[in-house]
Amino acid sequence: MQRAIILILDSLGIGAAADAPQFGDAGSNTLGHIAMEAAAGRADKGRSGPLHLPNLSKMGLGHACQLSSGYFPAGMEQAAPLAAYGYARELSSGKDTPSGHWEIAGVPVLFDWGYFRDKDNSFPQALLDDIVAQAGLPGYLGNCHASGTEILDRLGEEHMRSGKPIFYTSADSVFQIACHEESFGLERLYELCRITRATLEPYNIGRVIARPFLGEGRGQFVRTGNRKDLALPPPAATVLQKLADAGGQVVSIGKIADIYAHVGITEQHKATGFDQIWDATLAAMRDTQQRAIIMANFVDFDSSYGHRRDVAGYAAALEQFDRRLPEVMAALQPDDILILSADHGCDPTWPGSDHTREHIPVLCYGHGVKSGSIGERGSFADIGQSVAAHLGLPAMDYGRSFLN
Ligand SMILES: O=P(O)(O)O[C@H]1O[C@H](CO)[C@@H](O)[C@H]1O
Ligand SMILES: [Mn+2]
Ligand SMILES: [Mn+2]
Repeated sequence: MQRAIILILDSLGIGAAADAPQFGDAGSNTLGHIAMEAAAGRADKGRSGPLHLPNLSKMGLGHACQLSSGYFPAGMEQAAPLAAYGYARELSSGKDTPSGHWEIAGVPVLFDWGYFRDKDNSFPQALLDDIVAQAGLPGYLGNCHASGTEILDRLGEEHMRSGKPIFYTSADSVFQIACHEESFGLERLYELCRITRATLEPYNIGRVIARPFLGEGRGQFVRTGNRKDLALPPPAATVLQKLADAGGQVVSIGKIADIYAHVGITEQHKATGFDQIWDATLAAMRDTQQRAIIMANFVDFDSSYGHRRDVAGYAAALEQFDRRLPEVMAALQPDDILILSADHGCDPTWPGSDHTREHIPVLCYGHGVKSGSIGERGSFADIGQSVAAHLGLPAMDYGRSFLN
């Protein structure tokens, strides 16, 4: 009974990709720069000192970063890796979450997404008018590029007074809508997102994201765990879909189901925050006793720390992740493989608040997996191809397996 357990550390890039200059990201390195800041004593809030990741180090994370960027992350342990380790380049045109995840599952995004590139007045007037009319809104706020937390401080109170939703976007192919869960209503926000998703049909936008929040006023607003991503479906069958079609089990933990537009998912476990995601992953490993993919996304690395440019927060979150990793390793059965990876970078030392175009780590551990370097992988799809091979599925169209 083969199983693949895939843990995505959302945004943990390990060095700028060759095409990073086209994205304004030459020199970015999410892990490398966090380690550098920590080793220099500049990430001491809520934690202190060099980045302490003994378990991820044993998986080869530091070595993978060195292969990718040419330098070993400062201050990290130099343990001999027990896993197969390397890094992968992205074929997909974008540095966004769905592109990264779909490519990991064997389906790179080779077309260009639509983007709202203007920093202000970002959305076309006809589109805005259409959404306002269909949803019966008193208007809208925002209509710009923004960091999702800063815009709440700027417009949250006006939103509560006026009942106008906050529309914003980023360098990603997204239309994001922030509304207060109580004054506007959560279900009303979801309905507005469904209307927006349908209205965006001609624009080829990857995701509409509901960004509900709570709080009384400026400085007190907090986003809740009720975020919902309405993604387009992947353009071809992913390895998840292939396994589901073959009668296997595909278990989504956290955001995974939304990212794949619920296509190829046979079971979904909602989980918010690191501990819930770990608990749900371990429960799924206990309960799933057939050919399966169990896939979890640890979104907080990205949404709570990467986009917020919070180096110490990101470092603390990595250390927290590292502390629970042995639980999953201990729960592995002889035919299981464990894959640790990421979907893009989000270097918290980088200007702005967007993702960074980086290589991702590819770490694969299991009783039957040979440890050592698997070098540079030409596509994130090497993960999907390897998972297909491990599960005895027909070969995917993209990617080269790193399992022999
Ligand atoms: O700043 P927040 O709202 O976290 O938004 C970020 O999250 C979105 C989805 O990953 C990105 O497009 C970026 O805008
Ligand atoms: Mn992501
Ligand atoms: Mn993000």
